[in-house]
Amino acid sequence: MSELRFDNVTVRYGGRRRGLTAVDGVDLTVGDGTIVGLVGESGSGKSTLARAAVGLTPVSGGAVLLDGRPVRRHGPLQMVFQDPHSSLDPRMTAGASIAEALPRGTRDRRAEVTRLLGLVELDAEKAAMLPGELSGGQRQRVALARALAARPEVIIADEITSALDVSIQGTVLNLVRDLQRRMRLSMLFISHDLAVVRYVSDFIAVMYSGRIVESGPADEVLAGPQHPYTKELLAAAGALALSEPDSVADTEPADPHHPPPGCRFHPRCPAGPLVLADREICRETEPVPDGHRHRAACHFAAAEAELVPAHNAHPRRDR
Ligand SMILES: Nc1ncnc2c1ncn2[C@@H]1O[C@H](COP(=O)(O)OP(=O)(O)OP(=O)(O)O)[C@@H](O)[C@H]1O
Repeated sequence: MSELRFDNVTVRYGGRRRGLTAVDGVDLTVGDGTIVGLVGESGSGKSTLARAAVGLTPVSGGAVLLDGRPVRRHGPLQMVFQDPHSSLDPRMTAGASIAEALPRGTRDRRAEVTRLLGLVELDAEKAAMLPGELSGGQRQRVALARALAARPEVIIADEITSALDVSIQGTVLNLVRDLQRRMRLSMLFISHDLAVVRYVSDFIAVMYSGRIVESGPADEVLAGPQHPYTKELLAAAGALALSEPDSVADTEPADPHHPPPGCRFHPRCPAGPLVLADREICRETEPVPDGHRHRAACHFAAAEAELVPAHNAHPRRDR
């Protein structure tokens, strides 16, 4: 079973002077036939990390490794995007798009396309249709089938339900979960919405301002978030509602050109200016992730964990 590993990955855009660091020293492992959910608000660096994994964006530091080796463009690692237009040619039928991604030497390509359509719960007739003739949910299913055609072991799914109606999101998420289990895929599942991430993930990583600020087994992160940013995301996510983007609080995300000193989250930390007066360390020293399986980059992670309001401790949905 393949394993995708981000090893201290840094991605910078632009020159040294004017540039910004979109991803800053990220360590993350996706493997073991599990779903790792990566959550964080817009601009936190999630897409940059995904694009770096498949070689669409060069890494400036560290490495992305698939089974210990640099990632090749095609084959065992596949990516599905928010906008199926990025993966589907509008002039190609669904069937042709899927067939194009089949490994060379595949026999009976037509039957294989039908099988793949079946896997994503679309009937064989859809093969003859153009992306524009399909609904958003159907297009995203075709994009998934196309990714599966290459027989991947790891899939990166970047905001694949974000453009869909809330009513459709659930069915696509169920499909993702189902496919991942049946095919023993490992998946990096990216969304700005913790309600969506929580629905499918075995493991959750929370990204803020280019860094993973909290990570751990989904149950543990959801029931006992240790980073105040994770708590904000949880509060915004609501119960099981698959919500529209809820921007977190009303404060601005960290300016990626000038991240604040110390903890990048400190200007927004709900511990607030009063408490922060005693928390000089937050303004001066960047916290490093602490913990074994469940870790958080907060100087007060242990104290924060005690402050979990009871209503945040949702059990996950049974699978
Ligand atoms: N090609 C680029 N050139 C310069 N800056 C970029 C580029 N792509 C992204 N950025 C910047 O890098 C930071 C991280 O962006 P990224 O798209 O990775 O975040 P994200 O969490 O995926 O957000 P979104 O969901 O909005 O895409 C942002 O500040 C963004 O403006």
